[in-house]
Amino acid sequence: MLTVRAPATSANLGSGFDVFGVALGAPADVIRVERAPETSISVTGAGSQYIPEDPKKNTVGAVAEALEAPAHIRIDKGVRPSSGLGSSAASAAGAAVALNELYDRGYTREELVPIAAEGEALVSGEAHADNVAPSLLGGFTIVTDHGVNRVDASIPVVACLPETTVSTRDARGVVPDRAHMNDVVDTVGNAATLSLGMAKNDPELVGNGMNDGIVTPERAALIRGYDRVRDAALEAGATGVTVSGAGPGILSVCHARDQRAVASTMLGAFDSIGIESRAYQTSVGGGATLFTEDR
Ligand SMILES: Nc1ncnc2c1ncn2[C@@H]1O[C@H](COP(=O)(O)OP(=O)(O)O)[C@@H](O)[C@H]1O
Ligand SMILES: N[C@@H](CCOP(=O)(O)O)C(=O)O
Repeated sequence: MLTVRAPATSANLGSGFDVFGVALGAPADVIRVERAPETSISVTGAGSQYIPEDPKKNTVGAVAEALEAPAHIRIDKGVRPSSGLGSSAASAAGAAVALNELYDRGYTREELVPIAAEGEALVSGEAHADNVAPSLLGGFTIVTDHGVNRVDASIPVVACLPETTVSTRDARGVVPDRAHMNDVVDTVGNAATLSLGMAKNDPELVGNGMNDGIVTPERAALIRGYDRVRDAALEAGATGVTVSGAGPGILSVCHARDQRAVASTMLGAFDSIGIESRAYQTSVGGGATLFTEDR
């Protein structure tokens, strides 16, 4: 049996829609695989009651098919589905690493990105790779038609997850078809600033570069309490706040000294409108880890 821990991720970071992503130190899915004549899946853990065990409907089934690697796959969910924290992607990335090893397929982590993205196509309608890339590779990732670039970073973040859900498929439906040139220019400038901030490990530059006036306002409107939570986090010292992935998770970037205050103020803001939430005080972290081998 092989076991892989695959981290949650936060995609977009505001200015990098479908391009930027970061691996989070926590939470994570744990995937265990054993060779089998046909693929079967069992799911336990956070939100497992909402996740299909049918290989044709689960992201790990799509990965097993793409790798021609049938297995019994056990998923222990640390990342709740429909969270905006790359839940479906964490499972797909973990399965890709585990099955690649189990069947000695020999793919590099970079080569596993499009394979794991097949799982995303199954659940969100498009093979966007901005969650699977950081879950596989760790750090800050930039996914374009030219492939994946990455840099290590250890920026402190707070990922605040309300009890509500937003499906990525639905949230892709509100992405505008067109944008004003002014907004495009602002967003390009912000994306460049954010990338530089990641390379320099600078939470001010990263936070300043998260603003986006094109996709984020449409997504934020789907999250009850978004403006209140964002304003509270900024007041508590966050350098930038945005929708995590497709939401409803909200991501704040901050200095380590402000992390505790940012987390408690975000929880308090959701609580003030009667929404329970939980906050992960973590930082940009490493990619999927293969930590047990017993074949
Ligand atoms: N292994 C999996 N882990 C989580 N969700 C999965 C998995 N396989 C299929 N799904 C389905 O994918 C959807 C969640 O994915 P998505 O909306 O992208 O959420 P998230 O933002 O958390 O990734 C749910 O409908 C869920 O049932
Ligand atoms: N770029 C995608 C990212 C979706 O992330 P998720 O964590 O909500 O699955 C999008 O914004 O649609």
